[in-house]
Amino acid sequence: MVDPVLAAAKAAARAEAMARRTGFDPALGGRLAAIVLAESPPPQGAIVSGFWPIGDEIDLRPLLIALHARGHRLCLPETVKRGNPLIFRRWQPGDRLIPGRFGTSHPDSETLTPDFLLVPLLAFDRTGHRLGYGAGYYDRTLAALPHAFRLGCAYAAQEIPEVPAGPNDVRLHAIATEQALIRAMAESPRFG
Ligand SMILES: Nc1nc2c(c(=O)[nH]1)N(C=O)[C@@H](CNc1ccc(C(=O)N[C@@H](CCC(=O)O)C(=O)O)cc1)CN2
Ligand SMILES: Nc1ncnc2c1ncn2[C@@H]1O[C@H](COP(=O)(O)OP(=O)(O)OP(=O)(O)O)[C@@H](O)[C@H]1O
Repeated sequence: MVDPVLAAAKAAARAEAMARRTGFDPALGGRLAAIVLAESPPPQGAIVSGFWPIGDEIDLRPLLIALHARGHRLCLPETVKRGNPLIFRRWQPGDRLIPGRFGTSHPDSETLTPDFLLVPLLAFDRTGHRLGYGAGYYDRTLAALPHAFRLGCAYAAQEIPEVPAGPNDVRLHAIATEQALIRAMAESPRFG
């Protein structure tokens, strides 16, 4: 069921967030990596999903390289047909990517199920609500992985006072930026 009032509020917030998310320094991904490793590192052995930056997203590659060096298995999402949860394919630094839908890139390898997800977003708020591109991919994916840890990754400037949210929106446990780790949910999985 689509609530037209909520959909319109999200569309407006999305347009504003897209306009604001330009001109940041992608190198701030190094700061984000240091903050995640210090304040919310994935537990040993966790399978971690990342994302390959598109548009003006913060660059997670410094974090992915560090997690690989710590022995984590890593994976990246493949953008499947609209209406379905994402699938994740194993990746390690240096692996080749192939082009996918909407300008995304993904590995061409075995699938893995992550238990710690680094989640892209256009805007977030302090309660852990996030706004994505509007296809619902991450909401569907996170709903299917209720025991996984959900860490939003973004520039600090992507915070807004209140993301319009409805019943399908899955809250993030925490958000990492180049400035701080923001803990959004008290009741988190055993790690984080
Ligand atoms: N890096 C990254 N990978 C990701 C996501 C993401 O947000 N970031 N996704 C999160 O769900 C999924 C891809 N979802 C997407 C859904 C819609 C559009 C989209 O409509 N893009 C517009 C252009 C937007 C722009 O100008 O930046 C288009 O192609 O017309 C893009 C990605 C999986 N992989
Ligand atoms: N778990 C779900 N089951 C069914 N439909 C869903 C689910 N989650 C989201 N949707 C639908 O997907 C559409 C897009 O949702 P929404 O606007 O919240 O996307 P988003 O969070 O911005 O995008 P994304 O999650 O891809 O980053 C809406 O029509 C929504 O009702």
